[in-house]
Amino acid sequence: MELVGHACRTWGVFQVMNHGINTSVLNRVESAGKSLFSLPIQQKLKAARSPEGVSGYGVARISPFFPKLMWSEGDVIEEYEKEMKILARRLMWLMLGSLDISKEDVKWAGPKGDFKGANAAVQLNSYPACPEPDRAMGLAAHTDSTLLTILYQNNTSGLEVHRDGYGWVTVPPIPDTLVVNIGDLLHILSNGLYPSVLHRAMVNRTRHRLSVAYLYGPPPNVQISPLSKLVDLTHPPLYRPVTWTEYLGTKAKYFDKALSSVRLCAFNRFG
Ligand SMILES: O=C(O)CCC(=O)C(=O)O
Ligand SMILES: [Fe+2]
Repeated sequence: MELVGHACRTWGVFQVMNHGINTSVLNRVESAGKSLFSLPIQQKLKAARSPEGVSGYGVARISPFFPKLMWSEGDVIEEYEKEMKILARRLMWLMLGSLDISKEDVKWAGPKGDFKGANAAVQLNSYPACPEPDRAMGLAAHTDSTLLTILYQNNTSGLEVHRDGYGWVTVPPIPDTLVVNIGDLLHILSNGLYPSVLHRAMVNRTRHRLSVAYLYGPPPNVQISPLSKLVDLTHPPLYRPVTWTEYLGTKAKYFDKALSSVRLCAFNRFG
């Protein structure tokens, strides 16, 4: 737990092994993703996402939130979602536990602490090989509008996280290992103790890269604000309460200024 806390405070990202997700589920999701993306374009366009739509085939959105399955691709995605949900809950308590937060401190987690109304979405990202990777963008730098994101990347590197003083750092793919990153809402909940890590995906010169992001968030209309246990006179709340729904709207409008737009500035008169 200490190591998780340290990783959350410093990098806002860590990799998790022995996570309990069956290798065969990971492999099958990867091949389901591959076969979907390798369908002829005409076929994929039949499932095109409308401009206002929430699911379907399309270019990546920076602040994705799909309340439904992205593809009706059958069992493996459903199975993946089910397993990820269990892992996400465990990770939440591990991360919150390292801040000394327990079930009683998070009312919306429910009496059993199972985050019953939590919302999540699976997003498949496809990055075709690019002969001139420096001239192309995979996924532009962003933070996730989630509590946390669990990312499976096939064995092709591309994910980079940013940390002041270090610059962009590659998160190497390790077999059977998942990347966990803090999203903006956990950043708010932790009153800024856990940074939502800025990250991006680069394209690969010779290899097709695929990643599967499990985007985990709270019930859409619950007010998320710094946990009262982390707030006192010397640590005033840094953010105002915001629902996930509201935050996604803010993110769509202000993108990288979203987090600062919900920041309280009473103690930042010169900022
Ligand atoms: O493909 C990756 O490694 C990153 C994906 C990502 O950041 C996202 O889906 O939010
Ligand atoms: Fe992301």
